[in-house]
Amino acid sequence: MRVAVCQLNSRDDREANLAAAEALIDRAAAAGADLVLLPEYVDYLGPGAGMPPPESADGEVGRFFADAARRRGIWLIAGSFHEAGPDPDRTWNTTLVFDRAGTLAASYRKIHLYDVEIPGRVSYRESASVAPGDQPVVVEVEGLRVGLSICYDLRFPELYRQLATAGAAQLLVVPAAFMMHTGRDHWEVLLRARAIENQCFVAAAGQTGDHEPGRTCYGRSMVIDPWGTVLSQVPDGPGFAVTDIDLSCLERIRAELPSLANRRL
Ligand SMILES: NC(=O)CCC(=O)C(=O)O
Repeated sequence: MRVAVCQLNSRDDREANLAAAEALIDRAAAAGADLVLLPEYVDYLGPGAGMPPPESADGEVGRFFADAARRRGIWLIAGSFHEAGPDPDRTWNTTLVFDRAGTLAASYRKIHLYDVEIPGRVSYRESASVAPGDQPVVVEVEGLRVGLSICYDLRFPELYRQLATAGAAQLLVVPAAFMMHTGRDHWEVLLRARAIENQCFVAAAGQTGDHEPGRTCYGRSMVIDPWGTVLSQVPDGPGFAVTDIDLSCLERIRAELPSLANRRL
């Protein structure tokens, strides 16, 4: 299974964001990707006041990604988008997964919301405009079991342990808009830790660069193997990287160093 992680600079123009995503999907598909991963908030990353009305999974944004998957015959994990929910004041932050025919195979709503106040650096209260999900999700992609998560979820190892054990995930995906301030110290360390402790591949696709109002994302999208080795990484700025996922590597590591099987709690 060839996996592509796409790194984007989504901003406050939904049409331009979707066009940029489609251009990268095209390039990744041309590079032979079977499964393409986009970043968090791929549809809109800008001031709340300018956001287009949120939609359900079968709205314009969902149909756009379904069509993108079908036309290229790829699996698409469409980062995340602002999904309309029952609360008129709060959306869900939702990942949609489409199969090669463009059929919705799974969706996941971000469970852990980014409510952080680091004086003078980061001030963010995602829960003011987003409602949390409550269901871990694993989806089977042609024999590969893929555990879904979004950005700040990365700091909660119990979610990934559940995906890897109860869900038997082999690949953990992390669409993200990780902040520059925290990302430079924590992003790679956390991703590699999740890979090592769960003996899973990890694919993480981030937003990169500046976004209004005054937010800078770290980027450094990457794919990591179950040993914790970074197999590929996207340089700064929009772009993508493709990596072949070889499950025999996961099986060998789990057999030689069976820490997942040896757990006692
Ligand atoms: N969009 C997010 O969830 C940001 C998470 C982040 O930057 C972090 O440090 O955690």
